[in-house]
Amino acid sequence: IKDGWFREISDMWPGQAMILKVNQVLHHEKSKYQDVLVFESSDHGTVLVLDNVIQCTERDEFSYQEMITHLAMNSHPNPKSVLVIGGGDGGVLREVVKHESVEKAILCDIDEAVIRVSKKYLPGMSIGYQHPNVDVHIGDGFKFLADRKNEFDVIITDSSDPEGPAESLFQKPYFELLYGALKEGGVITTQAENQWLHLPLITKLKKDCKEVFPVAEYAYTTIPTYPSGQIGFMVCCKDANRDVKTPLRTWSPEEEDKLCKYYNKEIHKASFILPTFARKALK
Ligand SMILES: NCCCCCc1nc2ccccc2[nH]1
Repeated sequence: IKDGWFREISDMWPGQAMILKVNQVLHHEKSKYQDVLVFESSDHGTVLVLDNVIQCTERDEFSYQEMITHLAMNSHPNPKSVLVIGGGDGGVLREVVKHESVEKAILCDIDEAVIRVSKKYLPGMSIGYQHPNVDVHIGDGFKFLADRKNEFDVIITDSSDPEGPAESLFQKPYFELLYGALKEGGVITTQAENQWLHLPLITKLKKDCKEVFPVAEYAYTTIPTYPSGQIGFMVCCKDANRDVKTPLRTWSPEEEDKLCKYYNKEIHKASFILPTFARKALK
């Protein structure tokens, strides 16, 4: 932070950087895995930064948390058992428990520091931890999945970027573990980066997913404080006949307006519509 501004400079998005005005640094530590920074911004609420990369801001986190969760949950007929890998801020859990069908939601994040600071500084997201059906496991998601077979209806991988602790969550072996941990008809979503910045990575990701899952599609959302203003998701299903691009279950318009600020049944479908340059690369 220099002259009161935070600059998100990274070799993952060369030559560009989001810059946010800092009112006050709330917390800064070196955890076992990464540099953890929390600051109060002038216009985006509280901001969580891991290894100098913005993970979430109070102003626009709902876009990412709602889409990565409901694209999966509403593509499953009756999700009862849900696993979240990463997502230490708790926002995805907050979204998962909006579905009454959920009997058990487990969160597995490698870094206890993220959970600790989210509980202290991000109450609007860490509220997800308060639900009685939620269990928290601190550890490597990769190892956690290795001995779980045929256990989950939905698995959401809310990871940070490929450079850092989440690197293994972008490789094919991880998708094979996800496949094995899912029950029949299970659905996954993963954080799958940005079509303007990471198209080669997404192309490889989709190719790997298609070798493991019969259905694998890329969708994206708009989110001002992620690099280039959007981020995508891989949405995969074990059931070859499932059309993940159309919600299987929908809330009524009134319920949708009450439950979500971004996700709705139209934007579920629209999020899979890609510009030509991306559609060609992801064919
Ligand atoms: N450069 C885009 C980063 C996307 C990060 C998504 C995300 N947000 C998170 C919050 C806490 C822990 C893991 C997280 N993963």
